[in-house]
Amino acid sequence: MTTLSPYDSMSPVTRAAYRAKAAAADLAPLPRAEKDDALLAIADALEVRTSEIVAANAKDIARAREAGTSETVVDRLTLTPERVRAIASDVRDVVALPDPVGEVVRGSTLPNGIDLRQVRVPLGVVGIIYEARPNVTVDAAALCLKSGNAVLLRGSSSAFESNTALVRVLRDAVGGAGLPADAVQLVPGEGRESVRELMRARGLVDVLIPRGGASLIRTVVQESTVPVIETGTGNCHVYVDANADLDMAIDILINSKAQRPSVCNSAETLLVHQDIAPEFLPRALDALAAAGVTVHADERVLAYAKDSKATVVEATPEDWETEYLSYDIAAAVVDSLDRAVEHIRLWTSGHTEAIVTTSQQAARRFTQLVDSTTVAVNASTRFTDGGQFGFGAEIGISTQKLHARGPMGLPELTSTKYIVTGDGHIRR
Ligand SMILES: NC(=O)C1=CN([C@@H]2O[C@H](COP(=O)(O)OP(=O)(O)OC[C@H]3O[C@@H](n4cnc5c(N)ncnc54)[C@H](OP(=O)(O)O)[C@@H]3O)[C@@H](O)[C@H]2O)C=CC1
Ligand SMILES: N[C@@H](CCC(=O)OP(=O)(O)O)C(=O)O
Repeated sequence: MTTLSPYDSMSPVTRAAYRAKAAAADLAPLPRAEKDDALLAIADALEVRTSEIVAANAKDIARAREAGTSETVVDRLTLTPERVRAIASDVRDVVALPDPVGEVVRGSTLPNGIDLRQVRVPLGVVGIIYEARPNVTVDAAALCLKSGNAVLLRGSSSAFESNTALVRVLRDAVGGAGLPADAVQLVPGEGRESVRELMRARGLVDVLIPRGGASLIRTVVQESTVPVIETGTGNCHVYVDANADLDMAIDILINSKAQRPSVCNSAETLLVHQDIAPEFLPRALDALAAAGVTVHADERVLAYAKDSKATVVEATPEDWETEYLSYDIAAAVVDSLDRAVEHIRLWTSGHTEAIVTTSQQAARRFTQLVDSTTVAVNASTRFTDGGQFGFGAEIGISTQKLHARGPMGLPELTSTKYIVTGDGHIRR
């Protein structure tokens, strides 16, 4: 008689989720040193096995190019030896961070003598569905391991080869360090059915993080029975106030738009106060032209475009809500700071907005009125990033308000529980 394992009748995704749950239980009580050792082993292995990773990535890139994928998407997908080294370095940054597990968030002795502590605990099994950026595979795994969570990674099908190679390296390193390799798993299957199965794995997967475009987020928010932390698209704005340092405003605009246009924290709309427009816009249009940016201009910006070298097209209403992720920017002149805020509140995806101003009063009003995860004053929108914020990396940038908002690092991958310690106390 053959004995059936309970796993035999399960789908590959459910089986992976069960294994993750078992691994999460093993990880939860681990001391920091054991988790850090595994992370260091990961960083070393990434460096030692760079050529294997880059070779797998080359297959994804070739497939993407064959399919006519845009160069911005190919850029997101690309791994070079230098990028792999940067990813390994991010992992070492995570090692250097404190372990959030066990941190006492709140503690007191109640009048009856009971000792009450609220302590951080891992979430358990974290499922992440994410875009064609293979670095996210490692960032997510590193953050989850350090915070005592098992992770189910469902990367983009266009990064399948890269992710398969990366997860092989990660699992070898984790297993080699004596931790359960199933703490890091690629969700089996290349199709969207695996996403649907993850969304139905309530009780096995503790939280699902969709990290990608609007269609993904909508699908997961509407259909998941597993609790979701929503990340969001980045329709980010740069507002140049009446009192702005023009050189600073140009630098911030160009950095926000053109440093890496394919990422969610790059700027998509420029708003300029009417009082500074005559001085600022001619310079801004030339600078945008030099950076290769096409400007989708409202009629007031168009008036300044005649003598500039800029490529300018007339904006349509869709431009205000478009996340180009390319060398394009929408631009409008506004009558006042309050009109800029109104425009932002109407069209933003709630990710990141920046103001350039020398007025403290304007900066205060802007930061109070704008309702986005991050409001930058005299700084580029590109700073909304877990690495830049000192979180080591990020598992995503939450654009919702519950549990976490903005770049999510280690504490955001924990929940809490109360430890009630008495001395034979009973409630009367
Ligand atoms: N706020 C944040 O933290 C972040 C936001 N973003 C945003 O993500 C977008 C870019 O991501 P993009 O490359 O377009 O990624 P996509 O949204 O196209 O894809 C991301 C992942 O979701 C899957 N997916 C997409 N749509 C669905 C769906 N309807 N049902 C089930 N699964 C789905 C994809 O699978 P498959 O590959 O198989 O199609 C892929 O694994 C930008 O808008 C960017 O701003 C990106 C990263 C971080
Ligand atoms: N972490 C990013 C920003 C967030 C992000 O990952 O966005 P995306 O490139 O759209 O997947 C960065 O600035 O590098």
